[in-house]
Amino acid sequence: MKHHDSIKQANQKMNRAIAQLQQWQLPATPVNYAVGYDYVDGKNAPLIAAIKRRLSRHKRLDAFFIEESYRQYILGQSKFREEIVTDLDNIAADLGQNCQRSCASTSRFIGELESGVEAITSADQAKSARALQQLLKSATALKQQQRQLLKKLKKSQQQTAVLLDELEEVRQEVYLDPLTGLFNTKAMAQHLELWFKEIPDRKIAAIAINIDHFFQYSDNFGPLISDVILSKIATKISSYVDKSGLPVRSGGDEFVILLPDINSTAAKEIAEKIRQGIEKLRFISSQTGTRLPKTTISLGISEMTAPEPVQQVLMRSRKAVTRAQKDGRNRVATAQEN
Ligand SMILES: Nc1nc2c(ncn2[C@@H]2O[C@H](COP(=O)(O)OP(=O)(O)OP(=O)(O)O)[C@@H](O)[C@H]2O)c(=O)[nH]1
Repeated sequence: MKHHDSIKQANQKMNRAIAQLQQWQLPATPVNYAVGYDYVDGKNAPLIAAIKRRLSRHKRLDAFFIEESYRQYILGQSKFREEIVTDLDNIAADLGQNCQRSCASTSRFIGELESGVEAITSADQAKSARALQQLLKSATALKQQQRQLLKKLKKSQQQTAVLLDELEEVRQEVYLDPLTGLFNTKAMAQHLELWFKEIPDRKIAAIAINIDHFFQYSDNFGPLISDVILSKIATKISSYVDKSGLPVRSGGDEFVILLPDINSTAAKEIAEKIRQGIEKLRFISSQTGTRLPKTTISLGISEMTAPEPVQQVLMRSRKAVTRAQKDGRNRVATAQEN
């Protein structure tokens, strides 16, 4: 969001943004500060609504939420993405123009050929020589035009290859969680829509996962170590998902695995394997060489039989996880049927 404040106004907002961050118990990192500033500025309505929604649920504004909000509500459409689209537009326009030119010269040549044949076959030798000369000239011009088109095509091919690489970067920026490399909820929504479009009456199992007492890591070992642990747990979780499934980071210390065409009994078995795998993980601090506390996770199984909004899926999944937590954590629970 662009700001057009005087220095005095900007200073006042800066102080309010810092006070706001303190109230939210967040350090004044550049990303946190940008979100805090936009919040106190009061003009970024979607960002303010998202923050209020979270606070009304008595949830802490954690690193994951702030980063997601920053990307979604402040960065928005990145300039990079706009540039790629403009570049693609230019390539397409350029190719279009060249094709049009080439078509025009081909039809001109065909016209000349038709009228030329008559002149060439006439008894008048001078007339047929002139016609031949003219045809030769046109053929040379056409050849040149085609050569130019080929050159342009080659250049466009190279430019398209570069753009495809850049598009891949944008795809990662849009659909992957930067810390863990897992998919984000945007990708989750996209996959659910696609899967149900492919086979409308299929079943999709969801395994929701929450790290038990993760705040202990963030509070005791700081953001660097806890980020490493979070991303190692994410990698371990995704190692249990084959190509047909989708591992998603759906919140700070929260993940969802979507498994198409898997029933809840099979999903429960997979969840149990993940639980055991995480329980076996051991973390040692590379700074001090000390062993960090054991990590466990609580898991909840639910099932989808029709397309539904991601937030609804997440809410049901979280309820199943809450059951596992209430039953003592480090276990798998199944969502209750309504
Ligand atoms: N390092 C790091 N910590 C994060 C990130 N996102 C969220 N957290 C932390 O994860 C913790 C989640 O806390 P809670 O939601 O209370 O969950 P919990 O501590 O696992 O407690 P239970 O879910 O009840 O077991 C908070 O301390 C957050 O600061 C992140 O991206 N990096």
